[in-house]
Amino acid sequence: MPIKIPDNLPAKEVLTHENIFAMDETVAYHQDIRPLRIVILNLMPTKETTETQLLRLLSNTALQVEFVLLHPKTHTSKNTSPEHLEMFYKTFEDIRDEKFDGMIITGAPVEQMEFEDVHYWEELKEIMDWSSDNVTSTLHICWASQAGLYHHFDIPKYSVDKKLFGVFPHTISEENVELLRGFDEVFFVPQSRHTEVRREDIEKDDRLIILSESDEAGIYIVSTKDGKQIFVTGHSEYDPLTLKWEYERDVNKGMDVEIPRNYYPGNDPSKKPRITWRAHANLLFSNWLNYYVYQETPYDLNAGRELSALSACL
Ligand SMILES: CC(=O)SCCNC(=O)CCNC(=O)[C@H](O)C(C)(C)COP(=O)(O)OP(=O)(O)OC[C@H]1O[C@@H](n2cnc3c(N)ncnc32)[C@H](O)[C@@H]1OP(=O)(O)O
Ligand SMILES: N[C@@H](CCO)C(=O)O
Repeated sequence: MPIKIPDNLPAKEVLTHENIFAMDETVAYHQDIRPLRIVILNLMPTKETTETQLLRLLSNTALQVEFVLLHPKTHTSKNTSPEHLEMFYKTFEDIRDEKFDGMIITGAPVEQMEFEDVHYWEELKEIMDWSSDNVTSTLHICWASQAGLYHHFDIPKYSVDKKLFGVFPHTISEENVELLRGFDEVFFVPQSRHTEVRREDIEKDDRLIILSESDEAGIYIVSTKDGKQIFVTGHSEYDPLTLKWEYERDVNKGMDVEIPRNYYPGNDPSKKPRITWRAHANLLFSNWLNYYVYQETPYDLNAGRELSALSACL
């Protein structure tokens, strides 16, 4: 089903070539159903790549989605042009009086710093506090999952001995959870990080549930019991060649980096990587959109959460 994408956003051309169903605004406004409003706080330096990755996954459901892209006002981006930000992005100030059905906060390559040393930490804390009252469900990815668990629940992150880098088998830790509906018993997820959160810290807080983890890669998904906040430590949204690109980038920098695990056939970087996580990535995002956003959000976002759910009005 359709996702509404501005005509000149670079993601549109890529996704159109992939036969993704994108709808223009005039057609969208003639449909009776209300589009879901999703705000994406994009903290990645490679913003255009991340836009495409997330929109690809958000477009794969029966729901109409419109989105707002946010970047932190208190950080000057080195890798994304001011023109791109000016044309497609808003800042928190622009939307703080609005309500949204869903929010995604992306990863960022700042995981080896203390949270407090990140330029936009104060702004991010304010946005995360705002999301608790103004967004039906918020999905935090990779570094944002650590930032959210730390800010909302005081859960620390720890450095790992060597970069967790590759595609790892993960399992379900909690049965009958809508977010994992349709998942296989074992499924694969790209991980690419130097830090982790730990089971023993999360278990101490009875507002949180661990939904999925991995023997090799540790905690994967944590949720609040009400599903309003979801923390995903891996990168299911990564493109087929993202890990290859990160690997080659680091090799070219002369860094002592290991070959991403379970990625190249025969562990041979000259071979084409094998993609084993795409189905689960699509299911994760469509389950989130359907069960945590669409089914839970009020039809009239501004009238209060107690009003009947959107699904009941359709
Ligand atoms: C754990 C996770 O969440 S993984 C997700 C993050 N993964 C990725 O971003 C993968 C793709 N990124 C990359 O490969 C690299 O970051 C590159 C190639 C784009 C840039 O590399 P470099 O310029 O060598 O790295 P550098 O350390 O200078 O900057 C990386 C980013 O961190 C930012 N940064 C550095 N210090 C700080 C700080 N104190 N506070 C906030 N941001 C900071 C930089 O500004 C830059 O982001 P920007 O483009 O949005 O401004
Ligand atoms: N995925 C990131 C990890 C660093 O935060 C990278 O390799 O760029």
